Amino acid sequence: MQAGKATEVQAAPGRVIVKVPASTANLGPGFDSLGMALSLYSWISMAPAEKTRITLVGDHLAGVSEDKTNLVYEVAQAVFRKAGADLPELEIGIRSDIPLARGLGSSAAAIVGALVAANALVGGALTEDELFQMASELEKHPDNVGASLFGGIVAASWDGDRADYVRLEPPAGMEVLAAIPEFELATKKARNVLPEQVSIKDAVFNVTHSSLLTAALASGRLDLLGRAMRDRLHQPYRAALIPGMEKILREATGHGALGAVLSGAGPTLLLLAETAQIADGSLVAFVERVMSGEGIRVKTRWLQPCLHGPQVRQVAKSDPEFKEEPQVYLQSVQSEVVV
Ligand SMILES: Nc1ncnc2c1ncn2[C@@H]1O[C@H](COP(=O)(O)OP(=O)(O)OP(=O)(O)O)[C@@H](O)[C@H]1O
Ligand SMILES: N[C@@H](CCO)C(=O)O
Repeated sequence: MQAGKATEVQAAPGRVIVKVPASTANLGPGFDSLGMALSLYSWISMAPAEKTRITLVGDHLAGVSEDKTNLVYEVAQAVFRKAGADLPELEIGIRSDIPLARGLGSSAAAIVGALVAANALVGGALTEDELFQMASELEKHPDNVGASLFGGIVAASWDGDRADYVRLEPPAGMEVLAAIPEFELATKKARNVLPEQVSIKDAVFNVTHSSLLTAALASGRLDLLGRAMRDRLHQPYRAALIPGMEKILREATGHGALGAVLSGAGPTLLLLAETAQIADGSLVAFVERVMSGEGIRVKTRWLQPCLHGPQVRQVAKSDPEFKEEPQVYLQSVQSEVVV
């Protein structure tokens, strides 16, 4: 169907609620390529309306716009254009447990959630591949959107025209300690500190380590993560923006981590560990000690790889459970964060 063709697709009356996982990008050397979905979520509820209304629920959406410039609204309209549907007015509710601009893929989750919700409203007119192409084009990095869309671990590429991916099942027993600094770091700022060119030596270092890491993750070789997660393309340059990062990445394995990386564009740091480390407590104590020594307040959260992509619930208008207010759905959803 061509973009711009009017109202061939009818919206199903009722509301769609989509739960979408956060993501971590890069996993160290896989810059703009490797991503993993995490057990931290955003929820988007969407329904056709007479007049657009955007409701934000929770503490993590400060500053997000509540008019038609909202990312979720804009992405939904892109889906309708491509599907040949005409739904200019929407009732949108957004709740997010994913802090903004911390390297946990909040914008990718918003994009993926909006794509999937809007597509469900028009009866699944677009294929999963079309949604992935649109998501990669919008976010520009397929690692975050791929992980949020497919769950698990993705190895992805985007050449500016087409995105491709392979999904991997995360190794069993791998836990993720997220150390989330209180300050925000916009992806744009964290990309601006990267050099225009790198040496062939550093490029080879990353290609070899990224390949090793992908194979290690695919085959459950957790023993290799510490060495395979090293990176020379982005982390050394971004370290100046995140006090304490260099020491934590260098010393984490000495405190029981399998490996440690900057999450996406930062400032969150991720320490991968085996399940026994959760009860041990020394990894959390190490991270908190280093960050407080730098005067940085940090929240630590144990998360798991999330094995699934978006989960969609549709409530028809005729359903006795149907409610006009989106908050009703978003306030009752259960957070699955393991603190
Ligand atoms: N639910 C949402 N609704 C609308 N806009 C959102 C939503 N979530 C995120 N955004 C937009 O995305 C911006 C954050 O994007 P940015 O790429 O800087 O960080 P991130 O996606 O959290 O981290 P990273 O890409 O490094 O993992 C927010 O400041 C906001 O403008
Ligand atoms: N791969 C991207 C993720 C941020 O969206 C980066 O590190 O800049």
